[in-house]
Amino acid sequence: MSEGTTPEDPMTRLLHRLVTDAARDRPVPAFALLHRETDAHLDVLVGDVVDVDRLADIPLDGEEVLALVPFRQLRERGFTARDDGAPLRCLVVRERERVPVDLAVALLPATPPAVADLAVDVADDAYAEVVRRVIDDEIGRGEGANFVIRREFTGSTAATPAHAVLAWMRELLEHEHGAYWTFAVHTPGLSAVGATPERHVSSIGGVVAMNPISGTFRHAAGGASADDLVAFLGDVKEREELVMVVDEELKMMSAVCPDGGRMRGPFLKRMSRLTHTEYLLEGTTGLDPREVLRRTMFAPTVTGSPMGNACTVIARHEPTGRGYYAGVLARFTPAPASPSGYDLDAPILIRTAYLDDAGRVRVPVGATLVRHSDPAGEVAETHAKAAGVLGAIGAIPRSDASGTPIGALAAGATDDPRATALLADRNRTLAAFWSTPQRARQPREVSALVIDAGDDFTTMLAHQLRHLGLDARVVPWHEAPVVASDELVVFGPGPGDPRNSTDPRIARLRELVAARLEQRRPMLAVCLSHQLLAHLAGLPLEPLPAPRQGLQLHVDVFGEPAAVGFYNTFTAVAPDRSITPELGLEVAADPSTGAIIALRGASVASIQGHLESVLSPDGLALLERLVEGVLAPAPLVWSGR
Ligand SMILES: C=C(O[C@@H]1C=C(C(=O)O)C=C[C@H]1O)C(=O)O
Ligand SMILES: NC(=O)CC[C@H](N)C(=O)O
Repeated sequence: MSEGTTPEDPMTRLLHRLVTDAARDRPVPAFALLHRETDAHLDVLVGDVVDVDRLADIPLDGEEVLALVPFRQLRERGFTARDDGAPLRCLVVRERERVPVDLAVALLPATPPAVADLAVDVADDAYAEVVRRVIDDEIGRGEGANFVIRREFTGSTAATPAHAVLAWMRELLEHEHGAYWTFAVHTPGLSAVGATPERHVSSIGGVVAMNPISGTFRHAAGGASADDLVAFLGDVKEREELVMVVDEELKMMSAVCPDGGRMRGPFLKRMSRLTHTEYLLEGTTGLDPREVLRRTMFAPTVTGSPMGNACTVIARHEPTGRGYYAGVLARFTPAPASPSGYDLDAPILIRTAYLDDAGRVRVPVGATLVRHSDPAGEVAETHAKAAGVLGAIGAIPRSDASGTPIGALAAGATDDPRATALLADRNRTLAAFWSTPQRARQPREVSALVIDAGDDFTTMLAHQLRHLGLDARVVPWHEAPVVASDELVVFGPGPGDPRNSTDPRIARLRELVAARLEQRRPMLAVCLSHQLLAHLAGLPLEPLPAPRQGLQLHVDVFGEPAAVGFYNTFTAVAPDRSITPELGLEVAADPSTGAIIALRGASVASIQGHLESVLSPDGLALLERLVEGVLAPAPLVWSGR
């Protein structure tokens, strides 16, 4: 125990009591210790535990609340998750204390209980096999662009949970860097300690922020140099991975912020054994913070994209429920000026060890799998990500025989001019729309119905349509009317094989597209819907030689060159055609492969790429052109040329 404090010290009374009671095996109340990046203090919270069913039930009655939100909670959004029974647990705070970090470190138990019997549920070679399967059977079949599959390190300890998490918290405070939150939580039967790099979402005074982090640079055991960092920053896979999760989180921002989201970055997030790349997204909302959380469950960086289908893919490839992994810790603090009188700060539950009353320890971890993932590389990445917390709980060594910390990044590497130039260069090819304020233009009294086919890119499309002055709303495919009165119907993208008409979603979407064509009223079809339109127009559909999931291409759209983001595995093809066999639509195709980029006719347009994506710098202008084309009273674009 520290020399500088006494039990009577008013500044540390609460923490002192927790530490002493835990050490003497006396009953310890439910508590949380939270340290936020850049804060010189740490918060000690003690309170009552209440388990609730739904996010909306989190009791915001004037007290501060810290909620542990399990992964299965995303069933509230209608998505798939194994029901492992992990409760949505709230700590309603009754007592609190702010302790300077150095004082807290001095007070916390100095000898961490070691974890024994380190094992892993999915062995390295089995995980490598999962990586291959996800690339072939999921990305290769159009199920999505990226997926995070978890494995779990396990171990055991003889220490009581309260004492263990206090001691491990000290280790993390002393030895892990760059964490967004370092925390310990202790409740009956469920304790956790971790150092998570990533904010899922915060809503402070109505300003919503998300922090997509993806791209992982593993520092070599003997240390990493600036050259190594530069090589990592030049890696295409790592770069694409980050952009994909930015797209997915912009979908969420567009769903909760009427002004969309603006991105800042990219930045580097340097931790003890690895460095990540990240962006920050910001927008404003009037929503209750519980609703902000509900609409953003959960980050694509720990699930995949499109997010809803990623949850189905996770359930297919993970043997057990996720517990709290990829869920969040959600801290609701009273704030009279904020929506519903509360602010929210919610870091993602990763890089965390869970401990139960039987002394079982679990450290779940995952990696983002994309089309050119290397199985061995992803296995190594899971080890590197788990290493920070495994080192803190004494399950693996933190330093080598000479006492040198394992895997340190050379001082100054992150300021290397080559590294900063590579980072700055990344935005050059991205859409400026998403990094500037997105004020709406003059309203035009044109209503647009956007049909969601299982990919929330529709929220970004709707946001861009509103920006263009249209009155846009999004409905899910199963609620969309066959005859819509709206001036414009936009059929959205979605996962799956467009040829699979036994899938009720795909069959229904095809029906809706056909019905709108029949009415000869303005429509725009995007990606999956574009493929269905192309098929109705008599063109064959086939898998691309290699999936183009999360890729920018320079294409020619009816004579205008454009850089556009693509997220497709399949394509319609039109060898040597300029007009479709049915419907007589004009074709824009890749001249070398015949892969269709876009189609248009009177009141109809479609596009294989995602104009709304951050990967589409020319997206908004092209969207405007296509929309003007289909809304034009006389066939402006297609006059039988
Ligand atoms: C999935 C995890 O981490 C996430 C995945 C990352 C990646 O794949 O590069 C980086 C940071 C986190 O968003 C984990 O730690 O378990
Ligand atoms: N984003 C999409 O709509 C993708 C369409 C289809 N699932 C494909 O992979 O080709």
